[in-house]
Amino acid sequence: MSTIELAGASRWYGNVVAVNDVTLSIRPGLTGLLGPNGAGKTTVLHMMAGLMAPSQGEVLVDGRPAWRNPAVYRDLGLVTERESVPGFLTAWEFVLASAKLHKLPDPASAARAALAVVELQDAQDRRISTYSKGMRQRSRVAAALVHEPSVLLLDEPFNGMDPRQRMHMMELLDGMADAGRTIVFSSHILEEVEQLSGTVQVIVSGRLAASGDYRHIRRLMTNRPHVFAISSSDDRALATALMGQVSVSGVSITGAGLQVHASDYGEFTRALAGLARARGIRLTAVLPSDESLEKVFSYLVTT
Ligand SMILES: Nc1ncnc2c1ncn2[C@@H]1O[C@H](COP(=O)(O)OP(=O)(O)OP(=O)(O)O)[C@@H](O)[C@H]1O
Repeated sequence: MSTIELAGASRWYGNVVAVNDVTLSIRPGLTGLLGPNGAGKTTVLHMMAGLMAPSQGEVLVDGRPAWRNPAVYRDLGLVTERESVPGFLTAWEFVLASAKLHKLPDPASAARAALAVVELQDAQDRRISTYSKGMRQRSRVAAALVHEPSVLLLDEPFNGMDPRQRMHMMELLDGMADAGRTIVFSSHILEEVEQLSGTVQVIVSGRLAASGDYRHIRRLMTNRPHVFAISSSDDRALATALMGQVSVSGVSITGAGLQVHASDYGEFTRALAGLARARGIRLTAVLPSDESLEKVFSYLVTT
């Protein structure tokens, strides 16, 4: 059972501050590190893996600094973001090579066990180049856990996977977490962590913006104010009708239609159609105008 602690950890590259004074604690189980591209997730994972020193503060695995600490490396596996697998090898050869690199006493049985965890035994003698994206990713997970580390770090493991592959991988990670491992994975897509039973840590612009379970984070993101660009057959009449809605906090008439600020996404979109219909107004466009992921995440840091 391992824990990971970041205490006031910062990391900068020249004058780019990638991670800014992050304090968090990760316990055994499954943790998702969520944030938009460039938020600092890879940097956090690399500091946890001891590949990179914090510029300031501490990154501890079981109370020991991760940086330059072979004892930590022996108990930790990292699946990096880049999908660099030697396609000419079979999964068996690939995972066995990893077991030998770790100088395990019985590399063959360790490789067998790791391939069984990721459920690749049946395909283990095929070249990796013939695998699906999900299978390739599982072969990399097997190579990272062949030495049975208590900590497994995965950088964007679901990238490019279809929903079925994603669910399978999530189940695998869940199973490993249930077995007492400390598993941390990064993602930039909120929906990817939907099935996650554990904790989500949200990183935005290098800072810890929120943490909690998936539902808590989802609520934080959907309860924020939304802006819609709307056009209709009668913008003025629609504006007047919208002003009376509880979920609407502001309406302005622009050259291109209406700009509406609403506090509750679901309630507003449900009310809008009925309200227009009742007044004989035809809606020609309803566009959420602030839906970029960065906006959604940055809402969390500004509140
Ligand atoms: N070696 C480097 N030199 C300079 N800047 C870097 C370097 N590595 C990362 N950065 C910058 O640090 C910030 C955080 O990068 P990081 O890769 O940790 O983010 P991320 O959340 O993992 O993003 P992504 O999902 O896009 O990989 C970004 O602004 C990035 O451009």
